[in-house]
Amino acid sequence: MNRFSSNWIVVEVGFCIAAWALFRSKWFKSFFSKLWLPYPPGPAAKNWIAGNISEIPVENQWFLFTEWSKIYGDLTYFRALHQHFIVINKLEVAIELFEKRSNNYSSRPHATMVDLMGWDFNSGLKPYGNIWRNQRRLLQQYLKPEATRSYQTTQVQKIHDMLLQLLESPNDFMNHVQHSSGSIIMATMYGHDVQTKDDPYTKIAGLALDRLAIALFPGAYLVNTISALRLLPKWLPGCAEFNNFAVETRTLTDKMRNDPVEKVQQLRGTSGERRCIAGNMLENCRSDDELEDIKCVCATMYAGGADTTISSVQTFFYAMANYYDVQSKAQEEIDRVVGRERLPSFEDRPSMPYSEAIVREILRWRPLTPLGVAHTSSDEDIYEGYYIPKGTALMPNIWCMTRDPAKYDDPETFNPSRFFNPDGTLNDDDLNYGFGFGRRICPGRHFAKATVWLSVVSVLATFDIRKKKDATGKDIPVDQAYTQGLFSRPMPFECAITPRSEATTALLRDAIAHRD
Ligand code: HEM
Repeated sequence: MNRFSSNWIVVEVGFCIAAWALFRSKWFKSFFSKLWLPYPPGPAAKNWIAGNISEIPVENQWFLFTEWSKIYGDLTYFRALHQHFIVINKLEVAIELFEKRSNNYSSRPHATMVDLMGWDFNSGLKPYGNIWRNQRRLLQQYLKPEATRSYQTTQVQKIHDMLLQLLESPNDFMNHVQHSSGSIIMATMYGHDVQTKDDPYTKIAGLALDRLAIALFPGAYLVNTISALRLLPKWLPGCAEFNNFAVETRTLTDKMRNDPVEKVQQLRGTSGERRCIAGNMLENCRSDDELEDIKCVCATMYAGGADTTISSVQTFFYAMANYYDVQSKAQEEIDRVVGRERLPSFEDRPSMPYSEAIVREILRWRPLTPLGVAHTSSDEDIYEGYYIPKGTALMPNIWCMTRDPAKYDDPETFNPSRFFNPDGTLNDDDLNYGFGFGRRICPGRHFAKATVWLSVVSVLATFDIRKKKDATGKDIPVDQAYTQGLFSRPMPFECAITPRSEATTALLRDAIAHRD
């Protein structure tokens, strides 16, 4: 072999190694994937710049996405301007991406209005990273199953208060439920006793939450899509409106975060001090940074817990007014396990599978977040031969999953019996996916389920829920509308709520009179 050919061999080998390295490199895979792999199936973009914007309705998007799932399958891709969206229609796919590949799918889409309004304190809206991780750790510490047991006394008391209010003004049940669930979370978080609808803390938090829902509504503010708009002078047409809205909201979010914790600090060591999560956190607080984290985490828990359980308990009233057979079956279980000599307590829960199944069915039948809360991909990815770009917003179509014909026969009927095995035990479908997925799964789920369960059994132990009757004695149908947006909540509706017996009413009054 001469020198010339041996040089060539070196060059060829070097070339092959370089080509192999290039082929294996992230850059090449990314370049190749972008060039050759398709996005998941979805409707063709109507407009080259706007993408599919014109096809996405502002209301009930989950209905359209569920229809699309019949055409496009488990994943549906669409685009709005430069933002890629993927709707996940199948539970197994959501588990694969959000849980098995959670390193990549645990971030949140960024909305500029969230920062401008001061809502960026909320751990639930933070991108995946160390700040979120630290706050999440704190959240979980206080919301894990063992910890939630210590909040049971508050749950029992506030739910008994609700029963008393139902007794006094049954027609106002929507407000009583709202008051009860809101005051459970306020008392648990800050030891604060909510007395009236005009309570300053709940009022401010309610206003701040309403404004968040408005600002996050798709298409509500262009600055969420084109972030650079926030840099334009405020006097320019269109800029004043979103800037003013943001500044006014920031006053509310600052108060929501600071005021209740400052009150807990003031009351420490006085006779007004109450046991609460904020108080426990403050005991271990060593610096201003930690204090700031505590304020953020407490307000995040309040924001996450205030409106959510309310909606599920209101759905329960709606379901009971339509399904008397379910109601009687649950009351039979209550009478058998609890009897008529006392009110239900958390100790009864393991012996009451039917009421547990009612809670699951509430979460399935009318999911609170029909499109979950979107996660974003931190990096590009390939799934089943489809290309998923970095920064894609992925929405779990919980509405579609709760109507999967392979799992749920006759899905529009409220039927808790679907959660039982043939041998009479509860099946494995605990509807946890109604609380989201992976590292972002709702940390308040144990607390929320406990509140909903106790509300269900306490109300059914003491009251019958029926349709109202018209002047001719005929049932007035209860056909319920739900709100739009991230949270789908029942709109006000009517039903007749009457005490089951004088004995249960007396039990209730007695329980309230003799509480510790
Ligand atoms: C029936 C009641 C509730 C339902 C259906 C519900 C549902 C959800 C869902 C779907 C998510 C998004 C999960 C994801 O991104 O995959 C979530 C997140 C969250 N929930 Fe809940 N939730 C409820 C009650 C509560 C309660 C009572 C609390 C607090 C005490 C709470 C605190 C939170 C927080 C802090 C997050 C953000 C988690 C994060 O991004 O790391 N939730 N919830």
